[in-house]
Amino acid sequence: MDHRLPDSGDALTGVEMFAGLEPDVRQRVIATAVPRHYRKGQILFVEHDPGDSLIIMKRGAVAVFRTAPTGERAVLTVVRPPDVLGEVSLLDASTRSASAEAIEDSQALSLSRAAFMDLVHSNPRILDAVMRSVGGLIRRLTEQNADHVFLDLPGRVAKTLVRLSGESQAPMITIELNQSQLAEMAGGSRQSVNQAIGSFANRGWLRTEGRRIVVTDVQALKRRAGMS
Ligand SMILES: Nc1ncnc2c1ncn2[C@@H]1O[C@@H]2COP(=O)(O)O[C@H]2[C@H]1O
Repeated sequence: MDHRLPDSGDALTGVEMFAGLEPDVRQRVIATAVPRHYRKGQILFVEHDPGDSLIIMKRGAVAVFRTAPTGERAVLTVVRPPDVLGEVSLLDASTRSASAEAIEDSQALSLSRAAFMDLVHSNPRILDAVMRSVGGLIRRLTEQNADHVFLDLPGRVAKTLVRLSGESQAPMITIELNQSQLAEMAGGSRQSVNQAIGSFANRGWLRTEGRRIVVTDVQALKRRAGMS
């Protein structure tokens, strides 16, 4: 049975992890959390920093990435509201598993580990959502692994663009990402990602506008990524 209450239109609206909480508990979470503002380009934390807080995205976008010894970056995901960030080190009481950088001016609420653990102890129902979130992360990692084995680079670029398009049914979907960020996400060199983008543009599936990509045929990208 789904015990979740409807969202009451507060600062936690849409945040799945807190969806089942009573309004007074939600208010307590909001009062305990610290508002944070991150400028575009600001690093929120780096890999191996102590993982001492859960970050609840309210506005903007944050890229999660790992850095190779050569300095090369691999972007693992881009987190946008109403997603949360930083749950992994909160759960295993360890250090950050990846680094995070604001790629747009962003606002968030930061909930300390101590406050989060208090919340879990007094509202064990929250563990349902925590487990769903961890399950979702494992599922995404499994899919990323399979993509690296089964898809060629243009296929991974197409799949990354489909993922970034979300559920939008609009005929044109604007993605605020430049080609090097896309290369970091698709796991390829900038040059080969540029070639893939060029060939998709020639086929009329997208166009580039400075630092953005406008997807004009998401179905064609889905087919190229083996998703339909
Ligand atoms: N492969 C991944 N895909 C999506 N999100 C990730 C991935 N790895 C780490 N994260 C997120 O990035 C955060 C880095 O800090 P944490 O380890 O505290 O919690 C991590 C997750 O919220």
